[in-house]
Amino acid sequence: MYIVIEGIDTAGKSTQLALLQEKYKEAIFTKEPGGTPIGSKLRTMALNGEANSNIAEMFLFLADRAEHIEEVVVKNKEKVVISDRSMISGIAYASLFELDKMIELNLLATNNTLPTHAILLELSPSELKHRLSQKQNDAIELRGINYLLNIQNRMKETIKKLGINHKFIDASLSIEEIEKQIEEFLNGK
Ligand SMILES: Nc1ncnc2c1ncn2[C@@H]1O[C@H](COP(=O)(O)OP(=O)(O)O)[C@@H](O)[C@H]1O
Ligand SMILES: Cc1cn([C@H]2C[C@H](O)[C@@H](COP(=O)(O)OP(=O)(O)O)O2)c(=O)[nH]c1=O
Repeated sequence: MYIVIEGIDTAGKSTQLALLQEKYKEAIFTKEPGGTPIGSKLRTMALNGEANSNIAEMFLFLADRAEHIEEVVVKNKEKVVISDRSMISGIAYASLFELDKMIELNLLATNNTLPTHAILLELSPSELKHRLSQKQNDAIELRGINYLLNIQNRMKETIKKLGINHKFIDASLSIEEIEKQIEEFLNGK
């Protein structure tokens, strides 16, 4: 099983991953960007905005993803792998580029490896506004609410276009209710 937790910044991914970690003791928990040794260097470069070129920045994320899929996801395909983000974020956040073009590049980077289960925590505009006001924002989050809502739409479109087995969950539900819905989805209910 290759399970991915998706959602824009502040959707509640880390909160749910911490709960999953308590329940899935045998699973491998990983993340993008930064799930491998090379990936953690690429993550620093990408998130600090070290590349001047937008295209170079997009390729940093793709390089991270290619290494991560090969070294973590495929090498552990007999196990349960649970990842904080995936190609779904990769395609969606690269919003300067056409969706279909990003799908093609990401399928190349992942050698066509798709998540078996994608959970998308979906925020309403008002809840996103509230959550962003509660924290110190990094460079990507500072791009604003409309920017992030557009990314969220691209995430949904990507999941549907790729036909990935998925569950969209309202991120403003209680932490316990979201946890329950994730559990049901993973148990095939
Ligand atoms: N279901 C929820 N309802 C209300 N607040 C939540 C919920 N889940 C998480 N939060 C809060 O929202 C903020 C962002 O959550 P976090 O798990 O860090 O999101 P992400 O990892 O997606 O950026 C945190 O302050 C967290 O405590
Ligand atoms: C995976 C991926 C993430 N991102 C963005 C989303 C996030 O804003 C940021 C890092 O993700 P994340 O590790 O979730 O950030 P944090 O630790 O602050 O919660 O990178 C891209 O722009 N492209 C990508 O391919």
